[in-house]
This record gives sequence, structure tokens and C-alpha cells, in this order.
Amino acid sequence: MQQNNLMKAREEKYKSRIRVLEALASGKIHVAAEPVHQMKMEKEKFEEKRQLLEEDLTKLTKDKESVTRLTKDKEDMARLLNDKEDIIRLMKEKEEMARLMKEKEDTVSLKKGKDGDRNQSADEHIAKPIMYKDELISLMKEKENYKITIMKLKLELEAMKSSCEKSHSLLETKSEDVLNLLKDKENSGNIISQLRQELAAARRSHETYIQDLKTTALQENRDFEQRIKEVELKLEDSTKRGRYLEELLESRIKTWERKEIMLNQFVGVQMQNIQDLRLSSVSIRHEIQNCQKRWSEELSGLGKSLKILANASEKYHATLEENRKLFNEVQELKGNIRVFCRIRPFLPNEDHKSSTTEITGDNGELILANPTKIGKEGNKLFKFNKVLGPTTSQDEVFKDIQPLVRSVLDGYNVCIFAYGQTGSGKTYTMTGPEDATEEELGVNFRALNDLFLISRNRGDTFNYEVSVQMIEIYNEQIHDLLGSNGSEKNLGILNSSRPNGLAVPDATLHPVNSTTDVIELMRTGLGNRSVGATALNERSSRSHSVVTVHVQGVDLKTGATLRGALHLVDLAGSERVDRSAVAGDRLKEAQHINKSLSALGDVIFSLSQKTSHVPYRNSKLTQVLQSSLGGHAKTLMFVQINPDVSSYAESLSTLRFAERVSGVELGAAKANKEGKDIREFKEQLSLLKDKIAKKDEEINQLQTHSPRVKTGKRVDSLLKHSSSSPGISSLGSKIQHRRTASGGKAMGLISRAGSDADNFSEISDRHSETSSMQSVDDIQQQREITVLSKLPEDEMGSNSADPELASFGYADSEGRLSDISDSGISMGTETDGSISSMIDFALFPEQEKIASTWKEQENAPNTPKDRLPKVTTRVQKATTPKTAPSSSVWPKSRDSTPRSSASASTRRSTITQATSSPRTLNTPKRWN
Ligand SMILES: Nc1ncnc2c1ncn2[C@@H]1O[C@H](COP(=O)(O)OP(=O)(O)OP(=O)(O)O)[C@@H](O)[C@H]1O
Repeated sequence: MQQNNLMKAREEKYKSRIRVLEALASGKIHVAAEPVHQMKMEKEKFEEKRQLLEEDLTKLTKDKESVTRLTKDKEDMARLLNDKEDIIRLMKEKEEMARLMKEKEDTVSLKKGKDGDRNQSADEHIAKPIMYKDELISLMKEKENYKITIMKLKLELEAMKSSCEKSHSLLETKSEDVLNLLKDKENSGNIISQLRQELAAARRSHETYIQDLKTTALQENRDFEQRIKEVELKLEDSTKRGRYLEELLESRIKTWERKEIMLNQFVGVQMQNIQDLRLSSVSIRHEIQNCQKRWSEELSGLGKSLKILANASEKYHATLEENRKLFNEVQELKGNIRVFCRIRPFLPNEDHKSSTTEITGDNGELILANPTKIGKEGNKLFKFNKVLGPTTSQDEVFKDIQPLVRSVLDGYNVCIFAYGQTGSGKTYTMTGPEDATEEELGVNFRALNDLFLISRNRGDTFNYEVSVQMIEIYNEQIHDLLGSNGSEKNLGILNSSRPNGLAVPDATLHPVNSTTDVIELMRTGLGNRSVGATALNERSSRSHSVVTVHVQGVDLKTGATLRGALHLVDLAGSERVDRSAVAGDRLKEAQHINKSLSALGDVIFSLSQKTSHVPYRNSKLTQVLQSSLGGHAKTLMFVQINPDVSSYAESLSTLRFAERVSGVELGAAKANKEGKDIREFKEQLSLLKDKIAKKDEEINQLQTHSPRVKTGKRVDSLLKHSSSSPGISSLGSKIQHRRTASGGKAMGLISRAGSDADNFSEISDRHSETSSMQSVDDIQQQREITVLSKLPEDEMGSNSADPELASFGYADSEGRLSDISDSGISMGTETDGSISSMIDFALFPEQEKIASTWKEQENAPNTPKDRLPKVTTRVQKATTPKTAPSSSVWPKSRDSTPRSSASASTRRSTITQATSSPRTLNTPKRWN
């Protein structure tokens, strides 16, 4: 406890010391500020510290006293220990005494024995026992005393023992205390020495601190004195300035007073003004309120009129929409060629910055910007049925033409062709890119798939048969892309009015039943085309590919048949070819492309002008598409545009062409529907026609041997121009051949030209019902004869390999040329009173009756031989008034007119003398 208290006291002391030191440390900061006060504080603290130290000292002294007391206790203890030792020694002595007593007793007993002996001897010696008795009694007494003393000693010893034990235990505790005290003392000694050291150190530091304080105080005093001097100086200055400022203030106050007076006067005036302004503002407010009222009235009026306008605009849009629909319906009724313009996106390798095209909305308008002209001046607006932007997907494209494609199943002929320069996306639209994904598949695949789908859906009511032909027209030669021999064979064209409606009957017709069949076929076809492409140097872009889907449907209820054909045409690139830049095969290809595209243009133009003669036969392409372009078909053209600036010229020419095409009215489309009876009747008719053809041949043979015909020069020439009559045509050709055999060089050339593959068309024409009376091939041959007859024989020989090319007008180097002008062709246009119809009259009695009046007038003979001169006369009659229009709308080529007239005159003089009607031949024209 004591020790704990001691420790607590020390702790308190140290804490107080720390506080003092902290107070000193904190006080030190303020020393500089209040040195005197601080010093007093310091002194007080120091006093406190001193008192504490004194208290410590008194405590220590007390400790010392207690230590001294303890030392005394210790000494007592030592004394007690000595006592104890004495007691022990006494005990030992007592034991010694006891031992001695024992020895004495023993001696006594021995003495007693001796006494017995002595008694015996007493007898002997009677005096001796009495002496010994006394001695014994004294000894006994002594013994008794000893016993008492021993008892006393024993008691004393026990008391001593107990006290000794007590003092031993006390001693033990004391000794422990002493040890503790000694330790404490040692510790206290240490602490005291430590405290002394600390005290000395504190004294030293305090002294130094006091010393420092003194020096700082001195320094501060000096600084204070310095500052006081400075402050005194400043005070002097400020007093001076104060005086100056007072003076200044006074003068200013005076000025301000003056100004105040002025200001008051001014304020008075201003107040007056404000009053005036208030009055005027009140009047203005009134005015504004009036204005606001008027405006709100006007605004509400405007709102009403705006509402009316909005309603009107809504109605206007609805009307516009209706107009558009009506326009489309009108176009549908008129049978206009639909034109969809598709703009290809920029390809990864192209500069994406500058596009020449801009789509203005969803109304089919397209602006083509001339890159050389800035602003609206260079813009040209075109309008089509639809404009498909670069982001339009293949599916969206097909959705737009789907109804058209589906109408094939209702017996319509549909033709979809893609026109545009190379690389503008024709093949992409029609077929899709190479390795196309399902989304990228083109119109061909989608159309066939759709046809299958619908035909399957109509399975309950109709039985459809779908078959596909795929041909390629390259250098005016037709190749079958689905044939087993690849595309090598050159095929001929038949007029599509044959019962099966096939334009190219020799091209393989593949029946297809499923989408897989179609994909297989397309692959084969494209494979054959691409094989050609490698061999013939990008032939794909230099040939037209035509996929024809023939659909024949039988109505399961009525037995009526429907026959529809869908032509999907990927045309060759339409770009202009600068002839100086190409030669050889390329030149030939370009010329053929130009020729066929020009022919297509001519046909479209003729259709748009509704001329009686349409020059289908000017190219293989138009011949193949004849039934789809003119025969009440639905026709759609995709105009493909490359948006790049470099293609501006081509785009302009393409769009102009497309614009003209969009104006073409083909007449309302008609479905090829036939009742069962009609079909049978038509089949009979075609059989009869075949018979007639055979009969005609027989007649020809007879006529060949007839002397009248051999010498009949007039008949010969007339026959030449009545070639559309089957019998007469063949007769004419025979006569020509005969003349060739007997004639000169020119005739030889005729023969060669006649042997050209194109003559297939001529021969086939004999089976035609409605073809023109004078075929284009005839005119071509005549031109060849005319032109080539002027050439030296060797030159003719070199050109004779390709008579078509030899006659192909190259005068215009930049444009597509049609070497056979529309005006030239139309000199022998077909009429309703054509020879074939006359023959029909003769063969079918009913018709003959109808025409009896005419026959009577003409006094028509009944035999074919007799009929012939009548026929020719009729031809002359029919032909003469239908002179070709003397002025074509198409620009004539620079050198064409003289050549044409020359050739016409030459032709008249050398070959034909039969026709005297004025003709204009070979006016080349250009579609651009
Ligand atoms: N709408 C389109 N979206 C994406 N790529 C297109 C599109 N149209 C065309 N292309 C790409 O442009 C390139 C040229 O297209 P494509 O071969 O169809 O042109 P083309 O007019 O048929 O050429 P050619 O006359 O040589 O046959 C191809 O790489 C094709 O994938």
C-alpha cells in the first residue's frame, strides 16, 4: 500500500512536472509578446516547481526516516536474533544441565548401592550412614531446587521458545519487509539520484532558458524602443498628413456642398422630367395594352387560319398520295414501262466523299448534280416510279416488284431488265453478288422462289408448270447457258406468238419444281457464263443475260389455261466506248452492245410513238424480248446508277434514256388466258398453218418449175417485197438464190449474207402471223449489197466474215448506233390487211365470205397460182400509202443521209424495181 501510494505520488509529481514543462513550453511562445508578464508567470511556475521539489524532498526525507526506522527495526531484529541465539545457547546449557543431573542421579544411585554396601559395612561402620544422610538430604534439596530451577528454566525456555518463535516469525516478516524496504530504498536511491540529475538538468535548462529569456527580453526591449521611435516618427508624419487631409477635406466639403446644391437643382429638374416620363409611360402602356389586345386577336385569327392551313395541308398530302396512286393506276392502265432507279452504294475502294446523286424524297425524284457546276445550276431533276437509295436492301427492292412478278401466275408477260453502265450494280440487283448470302440474293432467285410459293398456295385451284430458260446474247449470237454443251452453240429465234410462246425454242427448257432446282440451274447458268467470262475477258459485262421463266397454269375447275413469261434481263454495260481506245474483239463487242442497246432504244421509242412498225428485228435482244416489250406485257426497268463523280456523264446519259423509257406506253397489259375451246382451236389453227406452210412449199416448187414465173421479172421483184407471206417469201428467196447463181459479185454477196445465221430469223418469219412485210434482214441484205457492191473484191472478202459488222454504221464514234433507222425499216410496215391475213381468208371459208366483197372487186382467182399476182397487187396497195415518215425525231448522223440516199438509189437500181415509194434509209440515231 505504502509502495503504491509512493508510486502514485511520484506519478502525480511527474505529471505535474510535465504540466509545468508544457506550460513553460507554451508560455515561451508568448514570451516575446508579453515578456514581463511571461517572466512573472515563469517565476510563479518556477516557484511552484520549487515547492513541488521541496515537497518531494520532504517526502524523500520522510522516506528516509521510515528507512531509518526500518533500519532500527532491523537492528532490533538483529538483537532479537542474538537473544534467540542466547536462548538456544541456554537451552543447550539446560540440556547440558539435565545431562549433568542425570549423571548425578546415576552417581547417586551408585552411591546408594555403595550405601547398601556401606550399610552392611555400617554394621561395620555405624557412624558413616548419618553423614551420608545429611548429605543426601542436602543433595535432595539441591535436587529439588534444581528441579524447580529446571522447571522454571523449562517454563522460561518455553516462554522463550514461544517468544522466540514469535520473534522468529516477526523477524521473518520483518526481514522480508527489510528486504523490500532495502529494494525500495535502492529504487528510491536510484530515483532520487535520477531526480537529482533531472533536477540538475532542469535547473541547468531553466537557467539557460532564463538566460535566453533575458537575452530575448533585452532584444525585445531594444526592438520595442526602436519601434517606439519609428511609431513616434510615423505619428509625427500622420499628424502632418492628418492636418493636410483635414485641410483637403475642408476644401472638398466645400466643393461637395457646392455640388450638392447643383445636384439638388438637377434632381429637381430630373424629378420634373420623371413626372413627364411617368405620364408618357402611362400613355405608352395604354398603347401597348391596346396593341397586345390587337395582336392577340390577330394571333388567334392566325391560329385559326393556321389550323385551316394544317387541315388543308393534311388534305393536300392525302390528295397527293391519292394522286400518286391514281397516277400509278393510270400508268398501269396505260401500260407504262415502270422505271425504278437504283443508286449503288460506294464500294470500299471508292472515294466516299462526292456523290452526284441526291434523292429528294419518297416521290421518285432524283437530282443529278454536275460536279463541274456549283450550285443549283448544275442540278438536273429526274422523276421515275421509284428511286431506291444506296442503303436499300435486296429484299426491299424485291418487295417493290413483287406484285409485278406475281402477275406472271395470272397469265401476264413480265419483263424486268437492268440497264446501266458497267459496275453500276445490274448483276447485283438481278442476281446478287458472288457467294451471295440469303439477304444478298437478287431478283432472279427471289422471283422464282416467290412464284413457287404462290403456285403452291394456289394448288387447290390451279396446276402450274414452271420451266426456266437461260440464254446469253454475246456479239449478236445467242448461247444456251443451261445446255449440256455449255454456251457454245448459236441459237435461233422464233416469233413468240407460237403456241408455246418460246422465243428461243432451241434453248434448253428446264422444268423446275423447287427452290433447290432453281438454285442448281442458276449455278449452272452462271457457271457457264463465268466460264465464258474468263475466256472472253469479262464477257459478263459485254453480254446480255436473259433468264426466262415460263409459267403455264391450268384452272382445275374450268380447264382454262394461263400462260405467262417472266424475262429477267441483265443487260451489258451501257457506257459509251470511244472507238479510238478499243480495237479487235473489244471493238466488235462494243459495237454489238451499242447496236443491241440502240435497237432496244429504237423499239422503246417506236412503242412510245405508237408507230405501226416496231423494229424488233434489229437485234437479237429485242427479238427475244419482243413478246415482253410490245405484247401487252408489264415491263419494268431498273436504271442502275454509279454515284461516283467520275461517272457523271454516263449517269446523265443513262438517266436521260431512262426518262424516255418511263414515258413509253405499251398499252394495258393483257393476260394470256384461253378457254379450253380457244386453246384447242388455236392448236388446230397452228396445225393448219403448218399444213399451209407445207402446201406453200409445194406451190413454190411448182412455181419454180413454172415458165411464167421464171421469166416474170415483175413478179420476182414483187415477191421480194411480199416476203411476209409464207409461201411467197420462200418463193422470193428461191428466186433470189437462182439469180445469185447466175448473177455477178453482188449476187454472190447476197447469197453469202443470206447464208448467215441471221437468216434463221428470216426463215422463221415465214411462220409468223404478224411480222412486218419486209423484214429487216432483207433491208440489211440490200444495204450490204449496196455498200459492198461498191467495194473492191478483196475488201469485200475481208468484211464478208461478218456482214452485219460490215454494214454497221461507225460514223458516230461516241454514241450507240442503230444502223437501221426506224424510218428505213418502216417503209414496209405491217398492216391488218397483210398477206398472211389474206391467206387466212382464203383458207378459212368463213373469213373468205367476210372478205367476199373485196374478192369480187378484185375478181380473185381460186387457185394459189392465180392468187399470187393479186396478192402482190394487194401488197403494193397496202405498202404504198404507208411510206416511212420522212422526218425522224432522232438526230441523224453526220454522214448518214447521203450514204442512205445513195444506197437507196443504188438498191433501187440494182436489186429492186418493184417499189416506187420514197424511202429514207439508214438514219442512224443515238440514245443518250
Ligand atoms: N446495292 C449494292 N450494294 C452493295 N454492293 C453493290 C450494290 N450494287 C453493286 N454492288 C457492287 O458493285 C460491284 C459492281 O456491281 P455489278 O457487278 O453488279 O455491276 P454490273 O453493272 O452488273 O457490272 P457489269 O456490267 O460489269 O456486269 C460489285 O462488286 C457489287 O457487289
